Amino acid sequence: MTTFNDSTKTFARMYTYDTLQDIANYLLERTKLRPKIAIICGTGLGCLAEKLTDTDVFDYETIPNFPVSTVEGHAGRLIFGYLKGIQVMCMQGRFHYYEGYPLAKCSMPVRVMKLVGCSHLIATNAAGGLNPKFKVGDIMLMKDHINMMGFAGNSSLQGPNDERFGPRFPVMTEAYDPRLLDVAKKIGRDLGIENELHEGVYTCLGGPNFETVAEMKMMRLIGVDAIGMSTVHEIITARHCGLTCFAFSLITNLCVPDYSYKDDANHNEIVEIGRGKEPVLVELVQRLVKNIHANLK
Ligand SMILES: O=P(O)(O)O[C@H]1O[C@H](CO)[C@@H](O)[C@H]1O
Ligand SMILES: Nc1nc2[nH]cnc2c(=O)[nH]1
Repeated sequence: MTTFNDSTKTFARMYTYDTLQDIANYLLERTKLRPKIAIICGTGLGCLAEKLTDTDVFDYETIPNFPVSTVEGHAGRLIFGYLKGIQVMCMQGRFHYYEGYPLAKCSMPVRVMKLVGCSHLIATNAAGGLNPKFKVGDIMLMKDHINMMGFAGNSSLQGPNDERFGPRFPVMTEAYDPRLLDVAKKIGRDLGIENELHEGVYTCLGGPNFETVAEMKMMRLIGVDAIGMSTVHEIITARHCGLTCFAFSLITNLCVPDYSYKDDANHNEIVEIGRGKEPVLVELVQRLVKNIHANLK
């Protein structure tokens, strides 16, 4: 007999296809916008949502069956609006495993995006730079991820599979759209920021603690370039339901695998770094949205 842990069971009962469709309908009945592109704002990156015009704003508390944001730097609002004239929907604040939400609940808004009619997801995050070439304030375009939590048997797709979202065993070899990666690199060159722009591999750890030196050493050995506590399960859920994905990390602190390094990660500084990089991040996302829109079928 199949058994699930309690949180998975609760989730499976709570977020059925019909419940998620109800949430999507609740939103669609209250906004005239029909975006194809969804954006998730990472820690300190809520500035992206502030650029939207003619908005319909939904506080998470007001959306039936939606979780609430509990982390500083995550406003907790779903915003429909126009980014330079193009309709988008934007999560200003995401959900993390360390807040006490199962991964499926953290990723549930991605399925709502799909049911609202989105075909593309842009996910952003704040992350610690492990690759020695990275500096604070650099941007790492996510080329791939290592699903560390998945290695431990924890997945946002755990539990009964509803084929209306996607297959039981989804493929992850092109999780991050190669075309959009190329587009972002070209945007970086056009903006003259190619020296601050990297491609790399991200991993999500459960948090909320930052890493030990030994853990950083291990991550480096297995090919991780940046470490965070989000995004991977969102992308897995998004690919499962057929969204085209693009993601980047803002390097907000360095993960230096050296016991003599004393500049420890600090959440308040992480939030501040995001705010400080607003102009370039907004420009990158705006240009990317324009390109996606121009290529929509
Ligand atoms: O991944 P986002 O939401 O950007 O936030 C990152 O920053 C926070 C730590 O300061 C963690 O929540 C980590 O995941
Ligand atoms: N796990 C982890 N998450 C982060 N988010 C921002 N910086 C970091 C970091 O150094 N480690």
